[in-house]
Amino acid sequence: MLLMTKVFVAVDIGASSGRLMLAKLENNQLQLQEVHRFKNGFTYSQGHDRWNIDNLINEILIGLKKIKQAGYDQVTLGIDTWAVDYVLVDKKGNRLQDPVAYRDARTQGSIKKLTSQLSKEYIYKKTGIQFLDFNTLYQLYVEDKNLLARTDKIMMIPDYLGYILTGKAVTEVTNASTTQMLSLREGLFDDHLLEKVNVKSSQFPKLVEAGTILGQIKGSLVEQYNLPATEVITVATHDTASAVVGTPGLGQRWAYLSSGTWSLIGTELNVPENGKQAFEQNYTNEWGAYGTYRFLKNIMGLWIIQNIKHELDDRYSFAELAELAGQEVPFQQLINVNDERFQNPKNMIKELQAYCRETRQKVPQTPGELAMAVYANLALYYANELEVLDHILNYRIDTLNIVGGGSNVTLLNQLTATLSDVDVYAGPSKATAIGNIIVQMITKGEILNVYLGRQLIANSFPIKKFVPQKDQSTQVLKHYQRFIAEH
Ligand SMILES: Nc1ncnc2c1ncn2[C@@H]1O[C@H](COP(=O)(O)OP(=O)(O)OP(=O)(O)O)[C@@H](O)[C@H]1O
Ligand SMILES: C[C@H](O)[C@H](O)[C@@H](O)C(=O)CO
Ligand SMILES: [Mg+2]
Repeated sequence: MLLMTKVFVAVDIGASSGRLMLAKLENNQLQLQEVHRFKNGFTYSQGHDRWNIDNLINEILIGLKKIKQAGYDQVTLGIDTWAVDYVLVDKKGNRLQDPVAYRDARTQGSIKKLTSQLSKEYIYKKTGIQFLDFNTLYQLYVEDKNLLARTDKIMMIPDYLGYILTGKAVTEVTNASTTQMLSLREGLFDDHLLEKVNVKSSQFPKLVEAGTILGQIKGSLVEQYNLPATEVITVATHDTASAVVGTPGLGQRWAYLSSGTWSLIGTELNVPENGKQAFEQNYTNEWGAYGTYRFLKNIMGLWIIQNIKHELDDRYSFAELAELAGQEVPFQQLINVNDERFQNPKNMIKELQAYCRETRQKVPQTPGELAMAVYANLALYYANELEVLDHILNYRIDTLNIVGGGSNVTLLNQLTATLSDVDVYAGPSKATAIGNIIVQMITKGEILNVYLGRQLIANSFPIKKFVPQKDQSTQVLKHYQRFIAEH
């Protein structure tokens, strides 16, 4: 009897785009195929920036239908998305509103308000999670109280999508940790924090680890949309958690940089690091798959490039912008790319130019100058954070694995290697989807563990190495560190 090759489907939805990837294990290599891709983004409606969750559900169904049409009758599937955002569901299982996007202005100033009642030190000791004003904790703090009163369940975005497909509701821990309400010690939502935001722990579906089998897609959906028989597995549903699983982990003391809309730079720990230095540097201990912790820092990332591209009426592809940047001289201006003013400005190009004027620096004008300004300062920020990481962990990181769409930017990879003085391994760009697949394969017994999964990744996908170039950039880094300390 012909052994059926198991087919795995990753639904990976980031802030800027989503995709359904189909994977098979053949000749000890992971074969990956992008079956369906779609744009994602938020729009302003009913007083807030919101995600179009019905559109995401529809795109998933379209992608699954394509898989069935390609002849696959039986698959497993995992869903990962961005963090912190949630859907409010009433007792009948109906959505109370389209989810508010984390970049919405509603949480501005919320950290200050909430931490006047509960100290930052208390919250960080409890949760080990970075202070970002859009964390779920602050979103619930400012949430419509009438809506919360009608809420039976609060579901994180990927859990909600799994619920729509299967009718089963869970709260997967890697994403639950980004709420800044999960207690490191108890491994449960902290009642003291929930009380501050008028929420009860019973309003969250049960907590489950990555790799839990959720259930079959509802027969009614399979029939109505002509879908393959699909078993849904709750993977590491925070996309960054999946990206970390999908990182090849090359190098002795390696760190990762998940480079997409956000740049998430950090390392994988087996115990959380929520001490004084980590608190002062606002590092986070997001939960990872299989009992690990993602000790990392959020950096504004390629969100800035995405906005520049859009504001240039999408006349240039990302690759063309990177090429134009490569024709410019780096470090013409120093920019603290993590400045909150770049989180959701009305016009990113104008915001960048205003910043350079205010700091009396050369103002980037052309697409190449703008892109180089962003890439060069992202690389400087990464290099600075690697030094911070060395200091907190008290050991020297020797290798950086850059994954995600940003790993396609050769200029950025090379600048990062040189400024950080570490070897950079770039790729795979689809690490998030790959990590999603790896957890499914472990759950289904196709591979034993993440360590072997990472070996499979290293053997299956092109990974480029960048070594530090000896030049004068180390002085630039020192100058940059002084600059961002003052700005
Ligand atoms: N060929 C390329 N050349 C230059 N930049 C690229 C290229 N491909 C992707 N990128 C960069 O990668 C970014 C998208 O990365 P990625 O696909 O990992 O993000 P995403 O999954 O869509 O969103 P999120 O980061 O929220 O998960 C783009 O914004 C772009 O800046
Ligand atoms: C808001 C989160 O920090 C953000 O989603 C980031 O963690 C992420 O998931 C990037 O894709
Ligand atoms: Mg992504």
